[in-house]
Amino acid sequence: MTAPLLSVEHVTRRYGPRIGCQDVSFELWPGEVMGIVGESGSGKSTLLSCISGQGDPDEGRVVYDARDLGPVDIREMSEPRRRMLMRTDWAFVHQNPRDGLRMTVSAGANVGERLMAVGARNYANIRAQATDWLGKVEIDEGRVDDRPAAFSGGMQQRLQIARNLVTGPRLVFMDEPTGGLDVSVQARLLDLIRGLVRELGLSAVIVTHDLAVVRLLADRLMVMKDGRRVETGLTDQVLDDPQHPYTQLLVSSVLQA
Ligand SMILES: Nc1ncnc2c1ncn2[C@@H]1O[C@H](COP(=O)(O)OP(=O)(O)OP(=O)(O)O)[C@@H](O)[C@H]1O
Repeated sequence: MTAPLLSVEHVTRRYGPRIGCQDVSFELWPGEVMGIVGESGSGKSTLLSCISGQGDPDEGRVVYDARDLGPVDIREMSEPRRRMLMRTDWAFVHQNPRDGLRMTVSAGANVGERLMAVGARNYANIRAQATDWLGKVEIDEGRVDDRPAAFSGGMQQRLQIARNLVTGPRLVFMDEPTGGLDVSVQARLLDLIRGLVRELGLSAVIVTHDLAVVRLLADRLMVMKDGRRVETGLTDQVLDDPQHPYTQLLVSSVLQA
């Protein structure tokens, strides 16, 4: 029996008197995609930051099944080890590609510098791998020396994905990966993400307010309201037969839109 890749145990985060998220627990299994949905202010981003090691929970813990160490509380890791984990085994795709890219260096360098951060030194190999990854995310290889500022929003997002996946992570966190893009661009990006997740056998946690995104990408779904988990289950089950009144409202409001 394999262990969960990530165990989130009773995570609570407060901002002064305000609740960011409260007593949230779930397990993510290898190769599984978990979607977290809820309206604005329901605590999705707060939870994602706590479980991805970017923010510290006030209570609870997050245990990761590290390749070399086995299950380890991420807050008990040394800072250099945690940083290394975030550069190698983990990836984080931000809603705004500007938060995940270096806008002042070329597309090739954006991908290549992640490889250098994990020890790659051979320039020709780095460039070849970077170019290969541009192809995988459907960016013309002739654009390898262009800066991301010269790319469309959809291309920037695809470049951010290449930069994140080039080091072969096992676990990818995504915060509204298709937010702010045109509908047709979103559809293409979702297809690409779905293909990569399957091909690479990635585990992922995807935060979104868009139920179409989780319908397409997530195996399991967690619905949040006021910082708490109100419902969880297989995606199709939750969306087709929501049990909690809040989920019913969420699903019916999309159907009416
Ligand atoms: N830096 C902060 N300082 C104070 N309160 C915060 C901060 N960040 C979030 N909150 C509060 O925590 C709660 C959860 O917010 P959070 O941003 O996690 O929700 P969300 O579901 O991600 O919303 P959105 O979809 O709009 O990003 C909200 O009440 C919010 O006002």
